[in-house]
Amino acid sequence: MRRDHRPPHPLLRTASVRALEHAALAVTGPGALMDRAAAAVADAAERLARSLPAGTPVRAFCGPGNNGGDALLAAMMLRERGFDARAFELAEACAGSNSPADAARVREQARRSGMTPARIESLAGLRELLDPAPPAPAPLVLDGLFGIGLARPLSGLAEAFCRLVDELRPPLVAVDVPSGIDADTGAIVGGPGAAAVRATLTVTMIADKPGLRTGAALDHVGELRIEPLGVTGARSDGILFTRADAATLLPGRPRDSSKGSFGSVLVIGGAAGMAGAALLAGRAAQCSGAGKIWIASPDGPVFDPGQPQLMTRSVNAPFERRATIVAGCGLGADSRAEALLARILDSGLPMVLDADALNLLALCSPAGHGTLPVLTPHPLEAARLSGSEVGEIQADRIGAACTIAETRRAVVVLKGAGTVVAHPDGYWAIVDSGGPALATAGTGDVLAGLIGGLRAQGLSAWEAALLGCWAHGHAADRWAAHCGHAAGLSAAELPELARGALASLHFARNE
Ligand SMILES: NC(=O)C1=CN([C@@H]2O[C@H](COP(=O)(O)OP(=O)(O)OC[C@H]3O[C@@H](n4cnc5c(N)ncnc54)[C@H](OP(=O)(O)O)[C@@H]3O)[C@@H](O)[C@H]2O)[C@H](O)CC1
Ligand SMILES: [K+]
Repeated sequence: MRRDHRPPHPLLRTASVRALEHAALAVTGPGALMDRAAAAVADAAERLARSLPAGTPVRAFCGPGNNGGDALLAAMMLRERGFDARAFELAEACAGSNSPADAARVREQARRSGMTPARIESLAGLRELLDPAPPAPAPLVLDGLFGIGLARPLSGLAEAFCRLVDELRPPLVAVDVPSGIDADTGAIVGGPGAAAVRATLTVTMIADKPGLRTGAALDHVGELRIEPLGVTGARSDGILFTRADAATLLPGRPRDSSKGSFGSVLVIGGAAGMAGAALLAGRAAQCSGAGKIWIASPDGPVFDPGQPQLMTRSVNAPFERRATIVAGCGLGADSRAEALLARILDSGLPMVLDADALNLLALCSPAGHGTLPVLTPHPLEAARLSGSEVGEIQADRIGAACTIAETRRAVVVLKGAGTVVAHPDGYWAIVDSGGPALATAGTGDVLAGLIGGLRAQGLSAWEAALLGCWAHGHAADRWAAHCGHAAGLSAAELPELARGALASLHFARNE
């Protein structure tokens, strides 16, 4: 996909990380990797401490495995560097003695201990691992409970620790993975109501991980720092699609060109009461750089006085044979819409299917449609397409997107925190842009139009999906950064913001 020599940003699942660890340990011998990991955590904690009051102590909380080992060693290093560093093992929490009575006792003791910053340390069952030191101000916390070995929801002391961290919100460095987060999926192990640590900063070892880049994890990872530990040869399971990747896909704009050089888009949607959805898609296709845009609504012409260049067309007219179709935005779900979708699927034209078209498609048996379509479901539409529930989609966003891509023979854009783009041949990417500013009506119509417009300019379905998602997300990120808040963006502003995001890539090409 990438059109320059630089390798893409790899994302490794835990199985791949373990394989790399195993190979590296055979060479470096026991302890070397942990030394490097601990030093990376200590360095990150020291950097973070510079922004905290002088004398801020460090408190490491250690689980039973190597994640705990990393944190303990880091605490010892920080003590050698002059910090008031202590380390605690949540022995009971990790030995499986997590009876509900234990957990209730712990919570009651924690509650009775009052609101002092040291309350975390007052958790009953903590066994101090290093020599005690005098009490000090609110601590900088190292989360060394669990990393890639997390196998079940946090409970007992570990859960109580998480809940306290959630209340007190201390500055916190998560070792490798915020405890409670699944490093492969980004979901909280045990589901949305289960416990997971919210970190200020996560220092992840050996390679970036998909479960740090999508889903619930995005509210838990904080700033992410990747520490390779000198381990090379990472064979990526997927990639993070970054600005540098997007810059390599930006369509060229030769001087000797005309509007016919940049393709045409036919937006099919905008039924009565939902005309705006089609207009948003049409405007976005325009802002992506497409040459000509038509809008065809089942309920007659939908004219956009604000953008008079968007042409209207009857849905009964034959499809323009070189058009890229963007269907579903406000299409409706009646028999006319069903008949239109059947004509669209039979056309074999490049297409982007969104919203109502996806819900109708979910009722059709999977079948190939000529050129690879792009489907742009949000989690509920994805659940319908795969006959599952939203909770199952969000519990494994990458797996869900890949399954739909394979069964529907399509490029699938699973929207949401950390948009996942999956190819039917099994490879996938997480888009490194986008945020809660996009959680408002109409932004999906804009995304469909952007992807359709880029497809019309000659990008493959995979490339158009990735670049469209990146521009869509980056536009919202720039808007939110400029406003200092992520609420209030309107979908009507988004096409021109996305045009700006694409234009900014022109400069990124030479970075
Ligand atoms: N191996 C290396 O040289 C390096 C490892 N790194 C760090 O190590 C961790 C991975 O360490 P690991 O020991 O494999 O796993 P964890 O420390 O994440 O988990 C420890 C054990 O905890 C048990 N477990 C799992 N879930 C729970 C839970 N909810 N409650 C209680 N206990 C739980 C589980 O054992 P069980 O037998 O009980 O299932 C885990 O094995 C990695 O994340 C890095 O931090 C270095 O960074 C790189 C070198
Ligand atoms: K951790």
